[in-house]
Amino acid sequence: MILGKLKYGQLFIKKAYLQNRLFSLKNKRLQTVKSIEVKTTDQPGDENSVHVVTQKSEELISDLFPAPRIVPMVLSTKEPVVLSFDDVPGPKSLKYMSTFRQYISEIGTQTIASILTAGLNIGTYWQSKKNAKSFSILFDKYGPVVRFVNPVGGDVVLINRSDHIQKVYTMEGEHPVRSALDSLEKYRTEHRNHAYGGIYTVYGPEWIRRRSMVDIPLQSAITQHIQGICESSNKLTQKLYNLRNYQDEVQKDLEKEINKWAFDCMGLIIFSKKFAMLDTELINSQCDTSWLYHSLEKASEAIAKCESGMRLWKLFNTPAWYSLVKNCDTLDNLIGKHILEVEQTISLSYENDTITDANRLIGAMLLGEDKMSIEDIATVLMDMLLIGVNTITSAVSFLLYFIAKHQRVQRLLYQEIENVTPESNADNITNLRGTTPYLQACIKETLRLAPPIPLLTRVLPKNIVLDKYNIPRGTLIIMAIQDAAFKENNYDDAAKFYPERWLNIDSNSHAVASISFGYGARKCLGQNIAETMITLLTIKILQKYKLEYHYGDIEPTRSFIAKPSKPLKIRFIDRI
Ligand code: HEM
Repeated sequence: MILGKLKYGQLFIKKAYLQNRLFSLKNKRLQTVKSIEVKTTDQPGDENSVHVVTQKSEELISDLFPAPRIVPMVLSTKEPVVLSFDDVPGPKSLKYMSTFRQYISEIGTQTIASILTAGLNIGTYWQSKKNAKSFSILFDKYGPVVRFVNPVGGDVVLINRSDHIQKVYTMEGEHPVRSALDSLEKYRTEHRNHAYGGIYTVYGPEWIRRRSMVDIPLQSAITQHIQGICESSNKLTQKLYNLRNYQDEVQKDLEKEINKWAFDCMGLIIFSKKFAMLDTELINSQCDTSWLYHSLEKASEAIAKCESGMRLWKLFNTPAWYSLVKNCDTLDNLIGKHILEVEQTISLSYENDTITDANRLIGAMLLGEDKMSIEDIATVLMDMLLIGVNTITSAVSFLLYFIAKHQRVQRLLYQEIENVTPESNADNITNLRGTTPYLQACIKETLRLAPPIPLLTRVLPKNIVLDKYNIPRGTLIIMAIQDAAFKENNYDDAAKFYPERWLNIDSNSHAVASISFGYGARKCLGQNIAETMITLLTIKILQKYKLEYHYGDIEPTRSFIAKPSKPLKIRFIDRI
């Protein structure tokens, strides 16, 4: 009878056990033993060795193994150990709270959801004013995979290792799902009665339809408007000259001026319109452009407030919620007005047989095979404005800060761009980026250390094993890319601003390491636009000024879109 496959070490124990048992039985019931053979065919290192015991007496065996028992399965060292989801470490207090799960429906799901989930789980660590480093406390305490128990819904798992992030992205499926901006979603579905959100928030086949409709026209819009972006960049460069104080610092509103420049450029790309918000005299005016700019600014602030800390707006109308509704309404209406104008221009040009490319992006959505309604187009464009203007402002702010702080980098960068004339590269913007590799590396390094969107998310479409823990499908994974940037496991000299790390490395490892625009099917649609705009502005500013920074370190805030934690008191010193 074959008892089982045993390893060499265990075989000795088994043999010894049998011999011992036989010896004691000799004294007791030896008369019943007719014979027993112990055959072994095993050799050290022979994994397939079989230990055979031949019995001549049924009676003896029943005494040797008095009660039926389960022989534990012996795992080969090659078989991976997978720990259960319950073993994933995380804040204990939240685990205890999950025992109240069963009572929650009776108390009021909304109340508990907001207070426990947002207030305690996320809010404690995710206050918008705190800087990004506060998040790393969790990883320092619990390791690279941290679980937040959500007493009323799906749990949230936080990760910060590059290989884990890559694993999540490679199994994201055909229709990846990210955690939407709840407040904007609520505004659209409940307040505006829209069936779908913009590209950032929509899911499933509708997401593919919208994304494929705008992808190509969006990429060509940047080439179409390169001269206009150069003009806006010149305008900002000149304006900095006038805004400086006696120390050559733009003390107060540098970030705001960058924001206006980003808004003007996005106006060109999205609406083919010269918004000219950088012209100071327009700031307090009542024109549509000014309204659009201010409602975008206020809507961004309101969304950031609603998305962080206690989500009380889910229970009642908070001031942040009122502000979100008011400003998004204005945005929606003004964007709708622009779309109507484009529609009229297009139909007029059809009538007169003078078809122009008045606005290729909006035109593609209005005239494409699968036409979109004006309301749907407005949501798509609103997402682009909200994400595009704010992320680019954040990226430029940190790039200027890092360049001002690292004079060695600035010297090398200046050598590279000193004689570059972006206008002459207007028709071939890829060429301009190709001839400025060090600048591109500086942009990547800035986005690594201060990613404008510091947390990427995916809802798992199937089970996954991370760090030996089994994470079930449906779990929301938060990929803390800002935190990942500071881990030595992910990058050498991780905390150092070192653009050289991006030079001469192969493009495959590049793609995953440089994750600030996301990865995979739902990767950022505006990467090309953002990198081109940032390239043009940086060339213009550095050709005119030497930058310096003489104050304390600036860190990114932890909000939906990161901002500098302090005013950007950068010195813009004339190059003579
Ligand atoms: C430095 C600037 C920017 C950064 C760092 C950035 C970053 C990102 C990130 C991280 C995502 C999510 C990717 C993911 O989940 O895997 C994203 C998505 C998106 N971004 Fe950007 N972005 C920037 C500029 C822009 C601009 C200028 C536009 C508009 C033209 C834009 C439009 C979008 C859209 C529409 C999505 C959603 C894509 C989808 O879900 O299919 N972004 N961006």
